[in-house]
Amino acid sequence: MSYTVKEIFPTLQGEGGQAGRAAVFCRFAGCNLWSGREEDRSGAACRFCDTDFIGTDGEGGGRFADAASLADAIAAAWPASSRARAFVVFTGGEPLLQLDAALIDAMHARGFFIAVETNGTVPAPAGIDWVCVSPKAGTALVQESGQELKLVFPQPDLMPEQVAGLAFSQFWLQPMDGPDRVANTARAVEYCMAHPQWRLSLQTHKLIGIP
Ligand SMILES: C[S@@+](CC[C@H](N)C(=O)[O-])C[C@H]1O[C@@H](n2cnc3c(N)ncnc32)[C@H](O)[C@@H]1O
Ligand SMILES: Nc1nc2[nH]cc(C(=O)O)c2c(=O)[nH]1
Ligand code: SF4
Ligand SMILES: [Mg+2]
Repeated sequence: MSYTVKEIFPTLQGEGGQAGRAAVFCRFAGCNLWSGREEDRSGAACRFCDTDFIGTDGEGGGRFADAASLADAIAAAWPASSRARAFVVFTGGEPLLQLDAALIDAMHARGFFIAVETNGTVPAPAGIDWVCVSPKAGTALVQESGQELKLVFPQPDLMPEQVAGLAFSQFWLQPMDGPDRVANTARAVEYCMAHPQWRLSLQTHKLIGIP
């Protein structure tokens, strides 16, 4: 199948349990919870998104005809001279609308450890090494297991207690960015201190001004 990609870029993973690790990000275009257009935001299922995922006009973006051509483009963006610890993060938009077995196999064949950032409304295909699910209030969660659950906080209709029993190895609270970021961060700190199952995930790339 073909893939529609907004951008491909090297950076450090900024969030969650792999924060600080060198990575290539592959951001797929499109999401099932928001069109990405500002005029649709207030009526969308997910209203706090911090990301432009429309189109293919970003760094390294485009349409890729098959898994091998996309995997080659991702591998070419890996910043180190060796493929040791090579790491790709598939995100979006919603990456599980496009990430499939052929692309997973093609990245593994090129020596990559594969992570995905998903909203959890689409089941993850087998073979992903690190599944990060970030559930959204009011949506049907179908991917209920993985390596990390990263809840953007606060979402009044999705409290941490509602997802604390799911089958994840790590539980992270990530303060919602936007006009209330400072207050949201204080609340997240307070929640983590009172509920030690949860750890604080800061969006460290934003703090230091890298993509
Ligand atoms: C842009 S999303 C793309 C992946 C997928 N659609 C998802 O929602 O998990 C990447 C990550 O950013 C988080 N995120 C989006 N908007 C945010 C915001 N305003 N503040 C904090 N985290 C946010 C998401 O919850 C997710 O963990
Ligand atoms: N550095 C960096 N880390 C990230 N972790 C998750 C991101 C995302 O947008 O999915 C992201 C991102 O956009 N940049
Ligand atoms: S599900 Fe993810 S990509 Fe889609 S609108 Fe929400 S945060 Fe953005
Ligand atoms: Mg981001």
